[in-house]
Amino acid sequence: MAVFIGEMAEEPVNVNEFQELAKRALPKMYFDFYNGGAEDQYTLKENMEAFHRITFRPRILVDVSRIDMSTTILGYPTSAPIMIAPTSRHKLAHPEGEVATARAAAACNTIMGLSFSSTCTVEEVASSCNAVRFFQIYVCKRRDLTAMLVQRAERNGFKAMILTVDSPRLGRREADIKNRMISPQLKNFEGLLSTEVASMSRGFLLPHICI
Ligand SMILES: Cc1cc2nc3c(=O)[nH]c(=O)nc-3n(C[C@H](O)[C@H](O)[C@H](O)COP(=O)(O)O)c2cc1C
Repeated sequence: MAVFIGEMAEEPVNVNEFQELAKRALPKMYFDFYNGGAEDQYTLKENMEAFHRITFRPRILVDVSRIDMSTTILGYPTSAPIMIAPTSRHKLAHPEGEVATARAAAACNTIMGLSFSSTCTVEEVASSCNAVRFFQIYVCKRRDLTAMLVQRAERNGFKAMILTVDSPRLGRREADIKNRMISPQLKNFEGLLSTEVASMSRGFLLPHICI
């Protein structure tokens, strides 16, 4: 995949390089939104360190001429035990948003997890690709809204729900707070959120109305 930054095309050779490329390509407030954790970010750092502590035990003297990492998740086939986690607001990074992500999932034969706070609707994502799709929800105070969303996802061919239980309140994300205070782009950012809330279709509920 070629990533174009201004005049320059670069081929990342390591997935971590996407972070640096994103930093150069995105407005600061959007990069901070994707990149930042809550408060002093101890949990974020600890999560990253926890991954660094995981190592693979190499198997030796085995036939590696044909490697097959395919498996199933909840009975649905995937080319590797890796799927797209639900993450919010992809349109901050690309005008096609989650539709483009879902197409990438289809191209890689993996499963697309669509966020409750998606910037594309379930219908847009469903009609744009044939990837197996799971939909992420919170349990809202208004149970009828949660039920409506589940039914809507089901109607659009989503095969499973990803229930997020660790966000009864939004974290205190200090970079976002600062960016809102100092950035002239703040208005657009807030505008995007309120559009989402108003449309009742593009990530229309925010976690603070959930339990
Ligand atoms: C920018 C960003 C947005 C996210 N948005 C959501 C979301 O809308 N819903 C959700 O359930 N999880 C969300 N997550 C959490 C991810 O789905 C995932 O659980 C988390 O990033 C841990 O996986 P990782 O270690 O691969 O990053 C988000 C994570 C990030 C970094």
